[in-house]
Amino acid sequence: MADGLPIEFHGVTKRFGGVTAVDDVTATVLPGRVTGFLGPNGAGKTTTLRILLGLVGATTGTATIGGTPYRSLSTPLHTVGAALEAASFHPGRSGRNHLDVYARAARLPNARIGVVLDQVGLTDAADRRVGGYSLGMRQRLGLAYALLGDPAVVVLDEPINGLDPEGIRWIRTFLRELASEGRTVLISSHMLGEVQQTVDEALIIRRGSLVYSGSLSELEARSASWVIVDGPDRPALAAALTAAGFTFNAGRQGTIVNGGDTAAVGHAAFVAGVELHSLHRHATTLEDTFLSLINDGGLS
Ligand SMILES: Nc1ncnc2c1ncn2[C@@H]1O[C@H](COP(=O)(O)OP(=O)(O)OP(=O)(O)O)[C@@H](O)[C@H]1O
Repeated sequence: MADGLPIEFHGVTKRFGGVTAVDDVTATVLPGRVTGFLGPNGAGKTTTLRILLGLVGATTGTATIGGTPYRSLSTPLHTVGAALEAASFHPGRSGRNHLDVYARAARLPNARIGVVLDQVGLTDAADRRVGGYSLGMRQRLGLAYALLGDPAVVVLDEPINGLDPEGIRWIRTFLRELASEGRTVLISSHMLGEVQQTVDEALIIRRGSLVYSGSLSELEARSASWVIVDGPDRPALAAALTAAGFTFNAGRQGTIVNGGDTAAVGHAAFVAGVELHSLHRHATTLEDTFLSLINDGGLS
C-alpha cells in the first residue's frame, strides 16, 4: 500500500445543461480517517465521486488524489480502489472468476485474489455463481474488487445500503480497520444514522453545495440543549434564573432555559429559595442537526 494520500477537491462544479449537480465544492479528505460523504438523494454525491475517479469531467475546479488527478495517476489501482453503485456482476460467473478477470486486465498478481476474498469473508463462497449471492455478498465482492490493488485510498458509494444488521456490523469494523492501516476511506450515504458509528469526519452536501465539513464530534457539539424547569411560583423562578444570568422563556411545560446544565439551574433555584417540581434536560440529536443542515442549509 502507498502511504496515506489525501483527496482534495478545489472549487469543483459540475453542470448538466441547466442543472448544477455540484456547486463549488472545496474539501480535503484525510488519510487514517473514515470520512462520510453525506446528503439526500440527488444532492450530488455520486457526481462528485465520479469526478474524483475521472469518470466524468468537472465543469470547473479540480479533484486530486495525493495532488494528482485520477487520470494522471501512474498506478491508479494501487492508489485508489472504488466501488460505485451496486456493481453489476455477471450472474453466471463465480466471484473468484470476476476478480480473476479484473486482476489479469490490471496485471495484478494472482495471489491478490485469495487475499481480498479472505479480507471480505467470501473465501467459502468464491466459487459459487454470483447469481446466487445475497445483496450483502455482492457488496462484499464489490469491496474485494476495490481492494485488489491494495490501494491507499478507498472510495465506496453507499456501501451500507441494503445490508442486514450483521453485514452493517461487519462493514463498520472493516472500514475502521482500513483507516487504521493509514488508508483514506471515503464513503457516501444518504443517511447519517447509517454511518454515524463508522465515520470520524463528515462532508455534508445539499443541492450540490457543501454545508458542513469537519469532524462528527464537532457536529455533535453544535447540537442545542436546554432545560425545562417548573415550580409552583413561576415569577419567583424567573427572578432566580435572571439573577443567575440565564436566558429563558416561558413554555407550556415550564420555563425553558437555554443551555443544558440542570445542576446550575437547580442551584440557582436553591440559592433563591425557590421550590421546584420538575427539572429536565433536553437536547437535539446529531440526526436533528444533520436534518436541519440538509433541509435548511444551516444550523438553527
Ligand atoms: N448524467 C446526468 N445528466 C443530467 N443530470 C444528471 C446526470 N447525473 C446526475 N444528474 C443530476 O445531478 C444531480 C445530482 O445527482 P447525483 O446522482 O450526483 O446525486 P446523489 O447525491 O449521488 O444522489 P443519489 O444518492 O440518488 O445517487 C441530480 O439532480 C441529478 O438528477
